[in-house]
This record gives sequence, structure tokens and C-alpha cells, in this order.
Amino acid sequence: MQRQPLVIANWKMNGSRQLTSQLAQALRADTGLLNDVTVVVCPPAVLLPAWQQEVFYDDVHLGAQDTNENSAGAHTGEHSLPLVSEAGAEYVLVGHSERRQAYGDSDQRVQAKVDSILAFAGQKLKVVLCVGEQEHERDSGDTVKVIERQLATALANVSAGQLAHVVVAYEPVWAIGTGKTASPEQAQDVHAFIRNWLQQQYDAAAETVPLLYGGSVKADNAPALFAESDIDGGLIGGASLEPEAFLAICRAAQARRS
Ligand SMILES: O=C[C@H](O)COP(=O)(O)O
Repeated sequence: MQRQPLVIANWKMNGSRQLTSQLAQALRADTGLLNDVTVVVCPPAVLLPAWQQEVFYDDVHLGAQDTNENSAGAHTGEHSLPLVSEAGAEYVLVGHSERRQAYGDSDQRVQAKVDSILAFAGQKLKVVLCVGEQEHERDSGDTVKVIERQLATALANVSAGQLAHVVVAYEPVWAIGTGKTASPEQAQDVHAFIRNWLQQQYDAAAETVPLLYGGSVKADNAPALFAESDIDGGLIGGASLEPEAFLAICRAAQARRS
């Protein structure tokens, strides 16, 4: 099955209004690219309104880096689904390793967030579920066990019908921001495992789920990663802050269509 390539920029706690204009202009200058590749930008939440002004043609899609599982209330510093949705987000990252490791996002909390996003306003938001093993878990041969646990918990309440609103991003923790990319073969092995696991749980619905690779993706390694059969695109951190590099990565994803 041909899935539309998908590339997501995760700016993390970086970026500015100026970079918003620069990246939006660079992306919009290549209209063919945006027809072939779904491009999503997840800036810090305070920059979503600036991005909303830049993408009035809906050619670039917006996402939030995280949300709280509650719809409102006394949660100082947090952002709710109604707030990020009103600010233009169509996608929400959930379970990024930086949230899991530094901000208390356990498997159970990730599950609660997934459930709240899919229940929100008639399923208008898409979940980008991040999974990945730490270096010591890979070294001890536990990669698949960790990924399976993360998938099984996060998707425990997700039906086959809801799967159309789910993207899975495989991000080996040891490859994030380190310059140590998984080899295309290592990444493809885990993506194939994820695809098979989804097929066992959801049958044919699993075929529609985009599987992204994240972890030190750059312009030079993207073509080989995106040439793998189960790597439908990428979740890009550092390189998404450099318009030329990010465009080159998007073009590497576009090549999947030829
Ligand atoms: O969300 C993005 C990932 O954490 C990858 O970050 P990176 O491209 O800087 O390694």
C-alpha cells in the first residue's frame, strides 16, 4: 500500500518568530513538495499563532509537542487539547522520550494522553505516538520487548476505527540529538516489527498507519533511511531548525513516491 510520506519538524524548545517566517517561506516556495509530502511543524506552543498566520493556505500542517490529558483546570504551565487545537494544531506528539525521561510521562500517562486526544472533538486530532529503546536496552537485546510494551500500553484502548488517526514514530533514545543514527537496516527491522504488531492487533487497518523514524536524521542520511519499505518519513529535531536541511529531508521523503 502506498502511504503519503510524512515529515514532522519537532522544534523542541527552540525557534523564533523569525525562523517561523523563514521556514514557512522556504516550504511554500516548493509547491510540488507540499503536494507529495505531508509536512507538519511542531513549534513551541507559544509560536503556534505565528505559524497559523504563515500557513493560511493550509499547505503546512501544525502540531503540538505535548498536551495535558485534562481538558482544563489548575495545571500551571500545561497546554490543553482545546487550547492547542484552537491555535491550529492538527497533530499532537505523545510519549516523546524527553517527556518520558524528564517530565514523568509513564506508559500509563501516555495511554491517558492518547485516549484523550482520540476522544477530543470527534477525532479531529492525530496522535504521533513516540516509542523507542534506550541504549542499554538495545545492548541487552530488549529493543523489541520495550517497543511492544510501549505500543501495547499506549494503544490499549484504541480501536481499529481510530487507528486512522494514529502515527507511530520510532525514536531510539540513543540516537536522539547525538549524531548516532540507527542504520537503515536497524531502523527497518524495528519498523517491520511495529507494522507486524499493528497487523496482529488491527488486521488491515494497520496498513494505513504512517511509521516515522526519528533520531539524528540529516540531509545526508535521510535518503537511505526513507528508501526502506516501512519507513514512511521522519520526526526531525535539530535539522528542522535549518530550513535548507529540513527541505532536503522532505525532498528525500518525496522520493518515496517515485
Ligand atoms: O523529535 C525529534 C527527535 O527527538 C529527533 O531529534 P534529533 O533529530 O535532534 O535527533
